[in-house]
Amino acid sequence: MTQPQASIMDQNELKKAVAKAAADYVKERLHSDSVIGVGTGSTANYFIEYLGEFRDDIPATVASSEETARRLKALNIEVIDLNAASEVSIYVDGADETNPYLHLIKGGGGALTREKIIAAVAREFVCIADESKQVDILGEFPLPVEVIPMARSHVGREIVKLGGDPVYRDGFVTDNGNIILDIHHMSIVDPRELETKLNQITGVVTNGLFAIRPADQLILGTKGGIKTLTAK
Ligand SMILES: O=C[C@H](O)[C@H](O)[C@H](O)COP(=O)(O)O
Repeated sequence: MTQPQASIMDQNELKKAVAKAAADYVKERLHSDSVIGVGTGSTANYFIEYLGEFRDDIPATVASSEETARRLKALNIEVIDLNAASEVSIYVDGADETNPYLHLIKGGGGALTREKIIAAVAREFVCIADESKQVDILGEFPLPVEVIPMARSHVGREIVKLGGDPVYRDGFVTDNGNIILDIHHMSIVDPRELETKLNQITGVVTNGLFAIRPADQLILGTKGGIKTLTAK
C-alpha cells in the first residue's frame, strides 16, 4: 500500500529521533574497550550517521550486514570481526514488528542471521523503532526465514505444515549466500515456540523471530515524543 507523503515524512522524523536517542545512550556508556553492535535498515542507518558525530570516541563496532559495515567504514568508524571481540557491550538495531514483551520480527532487509548472532552475544540489546512497528500479536509483517538454497522446497513444505504461507523472496541472496522465505498470514501467538520449531527444520539457518533473546529495551518514536520501554 502506498503511504501518503506526509506520513512517510513523519515516520522518517521518528526514526531519526530514536536513532539520536540511541546514539546519546551509547555515547554516555562508552568506555575504552567498548564494542558496539550496529544493526541494519533505515532506522539503523540514521543511528550510524549519529555515531559518525563521535567516531573518535568509539573503540570498535561489529556490523550486522555488509551494507552496515560499508556505511560505518565510510565514516571512518572501526569495524571488527565478531570473533575478535571479547564482548559486545550494546547492540542497537531496528525491527519490523515488536510486541509488548519486546519479542521482535526482524529481517525485512534480509540481515536476520547476523543480527541474531550479534543479539546473542550482546550484553544489552536496544531496539529502535517508530510506533508503526508496535503490535499486540506478531505476524502481520511477513516473517523471514533464511534457508540453505537446496532446502528451499523442503523447508517450504514444513512451513505449510506449521500453518504458514511461505513466499520465496525472488532474486534476493543474503550476505551468507542463502535465500529467504517470507511467511505470510501467520498470527504468532507463541513467538518462542514458533522460533524454536522453525529453527528445528533441517535447512533453516535461522528465522526472524527474536523472542528467545528479545530486546532489553525499546526506544520508541511516537507523535507524543520518545518513550523508552522495557519488556512486560
Ligand atoms: O534485515 C533487516 C533488519 O532486521 C531491520 O532491522 C528491519 O528490517 C527494520 O528495518 P527498518 O528500520 O528499515 O524499518
